[in-house]
Amino acid sequence: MSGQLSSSTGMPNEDPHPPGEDPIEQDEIDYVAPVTSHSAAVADPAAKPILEVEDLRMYFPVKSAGLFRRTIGHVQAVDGVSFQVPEGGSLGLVGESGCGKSTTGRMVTRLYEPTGGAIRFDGEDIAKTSERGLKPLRREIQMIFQDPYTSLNPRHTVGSIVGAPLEIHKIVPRKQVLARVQELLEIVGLNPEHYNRYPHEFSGGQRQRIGIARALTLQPKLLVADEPVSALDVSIQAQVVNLLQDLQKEFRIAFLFIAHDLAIVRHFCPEVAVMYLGKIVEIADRDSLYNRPNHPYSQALLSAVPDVKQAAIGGRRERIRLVGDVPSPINPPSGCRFRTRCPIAQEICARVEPPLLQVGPRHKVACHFPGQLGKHPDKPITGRMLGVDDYGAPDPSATPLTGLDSGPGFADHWFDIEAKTLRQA
Ligand SMILES: Nc1ncnc2c1ncn2[C@@H]1O[C@H](COP(=O)(O)OP(=O)(O)OP(=O)(O)O)[C@@H](O)[C@H]1O
Repeated sequence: MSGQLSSSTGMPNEDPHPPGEDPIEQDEIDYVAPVTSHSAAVADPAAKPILEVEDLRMYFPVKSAGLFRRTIGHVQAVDGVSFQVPEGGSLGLVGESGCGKSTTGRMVTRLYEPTGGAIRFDGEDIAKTSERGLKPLRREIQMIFQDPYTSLNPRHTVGSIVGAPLEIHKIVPRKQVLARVQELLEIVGLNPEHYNRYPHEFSGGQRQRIGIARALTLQPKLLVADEPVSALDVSIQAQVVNLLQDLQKEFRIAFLFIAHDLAIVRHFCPEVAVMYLGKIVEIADRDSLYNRPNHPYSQALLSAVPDVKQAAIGGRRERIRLVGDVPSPINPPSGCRFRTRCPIAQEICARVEPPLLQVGPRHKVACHFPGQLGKHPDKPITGRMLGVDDYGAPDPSATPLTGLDSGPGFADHWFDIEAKTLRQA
């Protein structure tokens, strides 16, 4: 690895640290080259998927109180999610708190064993792989956690935090561990001489860099970044995002980038999936999702971005206020899970679950009435393909189409909403 990990991805001007802390002095880390400006990441159309998730489900059991703790229900945290992450590319996963983003990330890293579905990594389904079988995989898929204050063991030095995976996986002879740790610290823009310091001696941004160095130790092919910058001061978020972008380019690491900040996701991810109550409601390339969202939930989410960030995602939008709370994932609404808060819901939405229908070359949406804001159709476009009438009742004259939920990835044909016909690429 040492031959390959000789990066110039250092970071300057480290972040302001939280009050009361005693982070390492500014000038001590200023030895690295300044960050260049970073343009938004672009997709490589030729890249094969390194990760393919299909119909992934995680149902957490809910137990009764008392001595005999029986299972009395399930939290349907993730319920039938499919997507792909290309080699060296990134997919963003967005949605409100509790929609199942972290659970999805934890299944992909196999911190959780999924209730059902497939997780194909480099072509191999790892959804049910045993703990023993997972060991080689742990090198390939790593996670960056949200909170740099709790994800690092305060009693261990940075050297042992970053070096531990090298020893556990016997990547380098023991004598070379320190040199490798220092190399990794340098790559993430920290002073390599600080390997013997403790996490509390660093600021929030610096700690997140330590977490990133630890994740890089085993040269992963895929990083699951779960809100990697949301705990950081706004002024340093961009620095850490730039660092991740540099690392991605230099080492061709793929990212599943989980965040609620739509502006950051837009910058980092050429493709984005929007989750609501355990399901993907819309998944699309950046341009389609941010400029032409078709699902009322995506439209509401995008409209709720604070003004200062609107410029980053395409200018000012009319704020759409959703009524009510997110329903419980223990007993989600019938049909479309978003219907209880949806401004355009009709009878069919309560009766029939909308398929995640492909409506563009790289655009899928799960709505009976998909369309740009203000242009939603009056009648459901999905009825006949699902074998039901406009109200969701079975319609013997309609022939249901099969294979509507097309699984991960995109097909070369799609349903053109305006022309109401299938179109070929
Ligand atoms: N270990 C668990 N046991 C039971 N329920 C869980 C568990 N972990 C998560 N949940 C529930 O699953 C649902 C999805 O949670 P998850 O943390 O994946 O959402 P999220 O979108 O990542 O939200 P956040 O951004 O707040 O972390 C929530 O209702 C949550 O309460």
